[in-house]
Amino acid sequence: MAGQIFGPAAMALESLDPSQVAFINALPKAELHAHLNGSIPISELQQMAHEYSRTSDKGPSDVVQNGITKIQNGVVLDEIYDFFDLFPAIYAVTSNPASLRRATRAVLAQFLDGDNPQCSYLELRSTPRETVQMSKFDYVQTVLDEVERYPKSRAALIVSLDRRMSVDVARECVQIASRLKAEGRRVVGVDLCGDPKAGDMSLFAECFSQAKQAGLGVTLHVAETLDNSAEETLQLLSYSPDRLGHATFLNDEAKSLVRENKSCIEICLSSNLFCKTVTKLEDHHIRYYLQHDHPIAVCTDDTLPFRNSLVGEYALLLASQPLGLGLSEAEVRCIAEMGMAARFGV
Ligand SMILES: CNc1ncnc2c1ncn2[C@@H]1O[C@H](COP(=O)(O)O)[C@@H](O)[C@H]1O
Repeated sequence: MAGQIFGPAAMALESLDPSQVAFINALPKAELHAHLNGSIPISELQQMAHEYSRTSDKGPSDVVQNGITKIQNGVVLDEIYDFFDLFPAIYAVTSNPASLRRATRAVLAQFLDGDNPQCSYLELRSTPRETVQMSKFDYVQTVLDEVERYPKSRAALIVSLDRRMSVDVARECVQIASRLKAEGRRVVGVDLCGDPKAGDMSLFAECFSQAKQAGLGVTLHVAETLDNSAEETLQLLSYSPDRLGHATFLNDEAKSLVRENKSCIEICLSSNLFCKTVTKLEDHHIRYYLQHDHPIAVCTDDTLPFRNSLVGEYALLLASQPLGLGLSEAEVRCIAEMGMAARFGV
């Protein structure tokens, strides 16, 4: 179901022979790090933008048109901070329950539908957003209604907290996640994401402890850039996260803590290359975790701007160097199993 892919993942996939592609397709794989609004298929987003321009009282919006054109032409980032400028255009077209439902349905289909689905299980994450037409609670319910069209063994939701949120808003998001979980809805965890430079992460401590008390899994984007201080990283690790997003720039102290706690690292190879937080595949921190037999989960992050797919990310593991990491099929199978073992939802 995934559309055409480009970039390093596409090159790695093209280099594989048909039996290797069949091997990846047949592996049970979990996608544990996919941001909803960063994973909308481009064809769906274009149609939604077209309808938005047609029906919006303000007429065609330059922000939307320019943003979608930029994504369509292939995003080139000078640095990770440019990445966050892509979202105002996407958010403009997913700002009411109907368009959010449509986007969510397309994202779920992209990962889970078809004869050769990208993954067996998807833990989709999204940040509750309040707009003129919906409250944060409506937002989460709308996404959940779509997630729950699939069986429990296939799809679940993680509620993201954005580093740019005030503590009050972050607390409200955790309350929404906890309440829905208590009502038996399929919210399985909370995430911390957003601009890596934003916010004071010492203020979020209570949010993660409340989430844990409610029985939710906790995953945190941590040390995604060199600008994330060692103090901040240690602070985030002190919240005892179950999983970590990226964990690209950990110092020795943080690495030994992470290894002690056995927190699974969500690895997003294409994303790190596009955002230039990793220069080349052979320098990627995945190697460190593989050498130390540490749990990892290979994930896509944002298939819309990065134009990748989960099968493409697995191709980066299997393809010979320099296009891939040159791992054996047994090693790739073991990575897929680690991803399945790190699911919050089962
Ligand atoms: C590249 N690595 C990343 N690092 C940090 N945050 C990221 C991210 N990729 C995506 N997001 C976060 O996810 C939001 C979009 O999905 P939702 O609106 O939540 O569905 C972005 O606004 C950003 O806050």
